[in-house]
Amino acid sequence: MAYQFKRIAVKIGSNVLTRKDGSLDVTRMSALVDQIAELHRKGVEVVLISSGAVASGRSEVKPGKKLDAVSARQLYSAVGQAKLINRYFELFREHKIACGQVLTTKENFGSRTHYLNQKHCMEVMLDNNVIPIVNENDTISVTELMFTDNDELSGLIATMMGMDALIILSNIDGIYNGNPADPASTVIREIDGGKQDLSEYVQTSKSSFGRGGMLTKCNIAQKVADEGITVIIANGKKENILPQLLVKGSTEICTRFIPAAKPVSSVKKWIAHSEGFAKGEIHINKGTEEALTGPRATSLLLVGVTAIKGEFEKNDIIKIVNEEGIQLGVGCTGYDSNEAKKLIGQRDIKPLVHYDYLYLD
Ligand SMILES: Nc1ncnc2c1ncn2[C@@H]1O[C@H](COP(=O)(O)OP(=O)(O)O)[C@@H](O)[C@H]1O
Ligand SMILES: N[C@@H](CCC(=O)OP(=O)(O)O)C(=O)O
Repeated sequence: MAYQFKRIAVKIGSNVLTRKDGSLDVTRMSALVDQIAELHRKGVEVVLISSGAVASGRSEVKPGKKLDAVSARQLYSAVGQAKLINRYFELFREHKIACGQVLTTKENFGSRTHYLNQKHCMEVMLDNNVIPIVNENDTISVTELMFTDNDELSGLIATMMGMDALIILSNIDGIYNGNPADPASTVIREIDGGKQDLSEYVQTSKSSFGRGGMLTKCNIAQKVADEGITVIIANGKKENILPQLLVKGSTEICTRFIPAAKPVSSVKKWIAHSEGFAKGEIHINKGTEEALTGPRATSLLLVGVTAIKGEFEKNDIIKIVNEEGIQLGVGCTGYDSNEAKKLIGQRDIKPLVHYDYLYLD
C-alpha cells in the first residue's frame, strides 16, 4: 500500500484513550499501537504525542482530602504517565518495536539551545527506529508555564521535526460546520490553510477529559498548515483510521488543512511558534516599521528603537511593537537587554534582530 507521507506526528487526545468512566481504554490504545506499528514497518517515521496521563492517573489514586486543581493535576499525571508509558512500552514490544518517553515543558521551546536539544533527541530516536512518545511534563508545568493543551505541543513538534503531516486524533470525525450534535451539521472536509475564519462553527464546549477544545485545534492547525505541513483532524476511535488516512487518494472522513506552498526556514518556524515565550518588548519608530514591513528583507537596527521593556538574554525571543502599541511580530535578539538598552539609537553596529531571526505577523 502506498502512503502519502513519510514522516508524521500523530497526536492522540485524552478522550480517545479514556472510557466514559475515565479509565484507560487499553483496547483502543492497543488498536492505535497496531496501526502505528504497521506504518512504522512500511517505513513511515512516526512521532506520537499522547495525552491521557491525568485521565489515567485519576482512576489509580484516591486522595484522602479534596485537592486544589494544580495538586490534583500533578498527582494524577505523575501516576498516570507511568501507567500510560508502561502500557505503550508493552504494546509496542509485542510488535518488536522500541518506544521511548519524551516529557517536555513550554520553557523547552523558548530557548534555541533547548529546542535543538529536544529535536536532536527525537532525531536520534527515529534514526534508531525508536518511536518517540511525547507528552507535556504535567508534574512541573503549572499555570502560566503550561501549553494550552497537547494540540499546541503537537503543532510545535510537527514544525520542529519538519513533518509532512500532523494528524490530530480526537473523539470526533473532524470539524463540523455547526453544532456536532445537530444532525444537519456535516464535517468540513477541506480548509485552505489560514484563510478561513472557523470561529462561527466551533463551539467552546469540550469533551469530558479534553483540555483545550476544538478551537485550539483549529488555531494550531491553521498555523501549522501555513508553514507548509498538512494537518488532519480525524476520529481516533475509528477502526484502522491511521492507515486509511495515509493511503494515497484516501476518502476517509476527516478535516484536512491544505498546506501553504511557500517554504519557511526552520529558524523562522521556531520563532513563529515562540510568541508565548517572549521575554521582552522592543518598541520601534514609524520609519523602522515601514522598513520592516516593506518588500525587502530588513533587519531590526537599534537606531530605530524607541524603548526596550523587560529583561532578556541574548538569543531570547522578544516582541516587536510599533508606535501605536500594536505587536508586529517576534524575533530572536542578538543582544541581552542591558546591553541593548545602552545601545538604543546607535548606528553601524550589528542588528538587534537579524532578518533571518525575525517573524512578522
Ligand atoms: N464545530 C465543531 N466540530 C467538532 N467538534 C467540536 C466543534 N465544536 C466543538 N467541538 C467539541 O470539541 C471536542 C474535541 O476537543 P477536545 O475536547 O479538546 O478533544 P481532545 O481530547 O481530543 O483534545 C469534540 O468532542 C466536540 O465536543
Ligand atoms: N498532558 C495532559 C494532556 C492534556 C490535554 O491537552 O489533553 P487533550 O486536550 O485531550 O489533548 C495529559 O496527559 O493528561
